[in-house]
Amino acid sequence: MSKHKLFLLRHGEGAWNKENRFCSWVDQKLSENGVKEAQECGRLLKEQGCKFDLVFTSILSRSVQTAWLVLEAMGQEWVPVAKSWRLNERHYGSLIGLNRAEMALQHGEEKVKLWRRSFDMTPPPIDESHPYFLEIYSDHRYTTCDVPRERLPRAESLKEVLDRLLPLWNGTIAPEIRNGRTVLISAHGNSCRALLKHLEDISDEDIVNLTLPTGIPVLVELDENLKPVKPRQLLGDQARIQAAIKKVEDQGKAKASS
Ligand SMILES: O=C(O)[C@@H](COP(=O)(O)O)OP(=O)(O)O
Repeated sequence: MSKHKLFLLRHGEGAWNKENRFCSWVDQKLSENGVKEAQECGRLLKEQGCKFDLVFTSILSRSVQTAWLVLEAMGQEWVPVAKSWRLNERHYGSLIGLNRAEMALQHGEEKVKLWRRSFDMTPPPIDESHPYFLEIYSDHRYTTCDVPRERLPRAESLKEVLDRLLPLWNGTIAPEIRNGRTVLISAHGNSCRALLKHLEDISDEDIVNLTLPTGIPVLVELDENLKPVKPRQLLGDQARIQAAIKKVEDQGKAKASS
């Protein structure tokens, strides 16, 4: 029987989602459309009668901004929001800033799909010569993490995302849920995929087929052991959701930029 409701959310569309560039640890704000998506998500959750006790976000603006907009649209601005780098998007290493469609043209669509969706492939690491290295690693936010800056990742597979996310899940989020709190996690495509893999025990092969669209809340109903009691539900208009998933998948199709 369902005992707990957990809501996962990939933030609304960010500026680089729109430009089809790997954004990852670069701190981009929501696009105009992303703001609308987050507000719409809040309205939908309000209509469904959701009441949150606690919200978790990454330390990237697009996930924080999404949480604010959702809570505002729900009239639940007072709900405490906790932030952790452990919910950050997967670190895409040297791919950060590159255009997916151009990468597919250069390296092939299969390779790009492996980089984006496989469980254990780590992209090439970022180094000091990368145009976004300094912007990321000199950012004050990364002095506030529970690991020293030199030990923060330089690239991550989905497996490595799960490894850094689990201490937060096991040590902080899961105990809150067990205590009866209704939690919203406003995070990223791959940090949400990693958590879903863990909760639903999705195999390394099957996780390749899970893609999450922006701004669509995912409801996971859990039993007292935090095991899902039914398939996850992506809330909202199902035809629109399927079209949005396809759009994210198609970002990895080969195309020269115009
Ligand atoms: O880093 C990015 O650009 C996307 C994910 O990219 P894909 O894994 O879909 O290529 O993350 P998000 O928009 O959820 O923060």
